[in-house]
Amino acid sequence: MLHIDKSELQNHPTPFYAYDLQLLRETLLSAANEAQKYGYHVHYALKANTNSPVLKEVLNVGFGADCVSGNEVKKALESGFPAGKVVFAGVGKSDAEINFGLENDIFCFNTESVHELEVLNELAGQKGKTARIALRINPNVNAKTHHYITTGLEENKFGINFWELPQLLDYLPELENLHLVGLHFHIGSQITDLSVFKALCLRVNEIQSWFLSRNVVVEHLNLGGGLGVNYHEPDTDAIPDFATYFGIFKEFLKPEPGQQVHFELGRALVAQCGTLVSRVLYIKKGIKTNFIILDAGMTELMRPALYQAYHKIENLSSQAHELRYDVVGPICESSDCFGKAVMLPETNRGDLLAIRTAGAYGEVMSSGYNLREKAPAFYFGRR
Ligand SMILES: Cc1ncc(COP(=O)(O)O)c(C=O)c1O
Ligand SMILES: N[C@@H](CCCC[NH3+])C(=O)O
Repeated sequence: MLHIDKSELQNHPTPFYAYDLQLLRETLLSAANEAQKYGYHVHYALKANTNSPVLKEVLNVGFGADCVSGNEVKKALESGFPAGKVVFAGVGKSDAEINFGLENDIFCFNTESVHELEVLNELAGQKGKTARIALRINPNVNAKTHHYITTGLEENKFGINFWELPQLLDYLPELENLHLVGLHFHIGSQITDLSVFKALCLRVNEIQSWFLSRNVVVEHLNLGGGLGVNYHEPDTDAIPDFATYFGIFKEFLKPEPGQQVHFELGRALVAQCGTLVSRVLYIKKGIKTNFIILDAGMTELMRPALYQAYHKIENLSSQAHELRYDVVGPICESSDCFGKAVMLPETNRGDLLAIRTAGAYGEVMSSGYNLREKAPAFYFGRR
């Protein structure tokens, strides 16, 4: 449940992001408790939301940080995440970003290609360091999610394909500045069909057996993130079912004795605590539909335009009878639309609208297109 009182939202200039830190804490605690039952380690995927008050709450439950750029590594370290709990993934790490990770002795580089391994080896050698690496392996498991956010199929750019591994294992000893510590998998995001995670476990068990048959035992398995959230029912389903999620891994994943199991959750931890709040500028009557024109647009929340993603929209100011509207933003793009044929109470200029479940991949993906100013963030439920 969102713990923000509607009246608290009235006095801020719109559009803005509202974060419910109380809900965030409850979500993080639930995830931490369920992971702890099996001794699992969670790294928070910073890409979902990098706001300092959010990171502070994540730190409080002891999670590590999963980063995909040098600046995310920097932000994680500056925010207080210990270097020993920072992992760095990404298909295109620049030399400067790799060097920054090396200088700070981060826990692990999740590497995505043979070429990257060669560059990392060379850069580590120049510094007289040994880089700890995990191989991100593409398990070819279908995440059954939007094709733009599927990452674990052979056609995707992510990870090293299984068929490349025999040659890679023969070659790895030559890359003497690398120390293989983990196997990494991440098959996609907003996964709501949890049987997908069972399929992932079974595939990882097979891949691990292959490594064992070649006498390679790594310190950890990293199963990535991807747990989805309920965009349709943000209040009744405010905290994802972490018990079932981690339970699947407990039941089906077969780690070796002493082998750690890591996760990289982003969306599931922060999506429901964020709301984009916007004011109605105009009501425009169309031939077939009425438009609500908001002062927020795809520049503040890109997900509907980019993935045709659904976000629940609520009118916080009106309880009148319901009408059908297309809810759009002010940006000069036809895709700047938050929802088509949405039933909302009769809406007027000045009404406040809430676009829910915007805590993950919302503010971080905002842009300055049309020279828009960045929408501010306000935090509720601070301790
Ligand atoms: C490698 C990696 N790890 C973790 C995540 C976090 O995913 P999610 O926010 O779906 O939990 C992503 C994003 O999809 C990713 O690419
Ligand atoms: N940005 C995406 C998810 C991509 C996750 C990162 N690999 C979203 O808004 O749903």
